Amino acid sequence: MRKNKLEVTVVLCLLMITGFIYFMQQHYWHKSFTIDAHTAFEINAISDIGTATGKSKSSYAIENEKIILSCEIIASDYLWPFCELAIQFYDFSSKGAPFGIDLSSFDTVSIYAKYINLAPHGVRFQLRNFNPVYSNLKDDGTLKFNGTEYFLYGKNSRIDIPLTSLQVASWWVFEQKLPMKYAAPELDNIMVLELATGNGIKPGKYQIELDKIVFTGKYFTNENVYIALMSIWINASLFLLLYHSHQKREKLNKLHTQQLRDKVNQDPLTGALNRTGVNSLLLDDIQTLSVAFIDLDFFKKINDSLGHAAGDDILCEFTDLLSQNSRDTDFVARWGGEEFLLLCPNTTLSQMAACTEVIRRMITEHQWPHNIELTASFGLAERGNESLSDFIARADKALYNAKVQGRNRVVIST
Ligand SMILES: Nc1nc2c(ncn2[C@@H]2O[C@H](COP(=O)(O)OP(=O)(O)OP(=O)(O)O)[C@@H](O)[C@H]2O)c(=O)[nH]1
Repeated sequence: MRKNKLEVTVVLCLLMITGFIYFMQQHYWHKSFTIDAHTAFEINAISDIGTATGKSKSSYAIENEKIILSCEIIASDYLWPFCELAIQFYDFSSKGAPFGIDLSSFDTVSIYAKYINLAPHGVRFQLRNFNPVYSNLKDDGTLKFNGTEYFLYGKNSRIDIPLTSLQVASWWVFEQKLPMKYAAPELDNIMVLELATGNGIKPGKYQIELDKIVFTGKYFTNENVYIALMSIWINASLFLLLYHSHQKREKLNKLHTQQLRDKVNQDPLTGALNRTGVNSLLLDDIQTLSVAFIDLDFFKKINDSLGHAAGDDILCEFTDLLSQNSRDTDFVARWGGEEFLLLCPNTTLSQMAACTEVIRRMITEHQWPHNIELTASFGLAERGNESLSDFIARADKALYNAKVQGRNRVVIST
């Protein structure tokens, strides 16, 4: 359960982050850019009178917070008469670096405009882009025509145009002799926005009332948001993978270290503690500590009659017997060939005597392999104000006395 806690937390955090980002992207991370009568950009009224043969006239005025384009279309040799409002994002008289505004990150343009007192008429909307590949500041005809044309209805003045539906005028691509790769709309460096009368407009007087033009979009494209979310999920997964492999390595290292330590402290045959193991025990802090120095009697005979391997089996079985009949807090150690120690913390000498007497009897009654009869001698000591080696030497001396007195007995060190 604890193992999965990190994964659950990470996944919950990711779900929360994903939900938050998705919600913000849908409802809040929106931006807009508005052009209205208060705009700081320069407004110009233009007409075909600026061409070689055109005669139409245009002017603009600000009335009631609206921009009013007044237009008189006059028939002439010029085939495509027009009037237009031009909002300039670049000051062509400045001779500054050719930077307009970047509208490529917006999705939609909403135009609030209408012909005053007239039935629906066509309107051209154009965003003129500068690109040094094909544009030249001295000739505004080289600014790319990204545009569309639609009908303006008298009452319903608003129209929403997705910027993806803008097209580059094909006559312009043809006239500029541009390769096809430049025939697609470009909105990243718009120098002029134009709102003009539509194609085929008849001679006469017209007025267009422009309330505002609003570009709307998202701060981040959906595509970028999805890529960001994906990279968050991928990074979190990588983090979890790395974290787990690191944890696994740590665990293995610990296990190996522990195994190495165990190996150093363990007797390889019986698995009991060896001398190094006994010396590494923190026995100095134990108030009452007793030890039994145990030696199997006439073990040489077993080796001689049954072989060394059988002797080994007996040593292992003897270790098991000692371990099973001692407490979890006691320590069983193999001190030498057939010599063992039973170290019992918090045990007085008399308790030790009672306990070892039981074990001694158990050894004599145990069913040993090959039906051998086995006995052991015990030397006991309780630790006084002495070193560990002096303490064990006293028990060894008591064991010697047990052997001298005839074996198969418990002798207590005085
Ligand atoms: N199988 C086996 N025998 C061992 C091992 N270590 C020591 N021995 C044998 O243990 C025997 C010890 O013999 P002795 O020291 O003479 O003592 P004993 O025959 O037990 O006689 P007492 O101790 O006097 O009762 C020797 O034959 C050793 O070879 C071991 O790891 N495996």
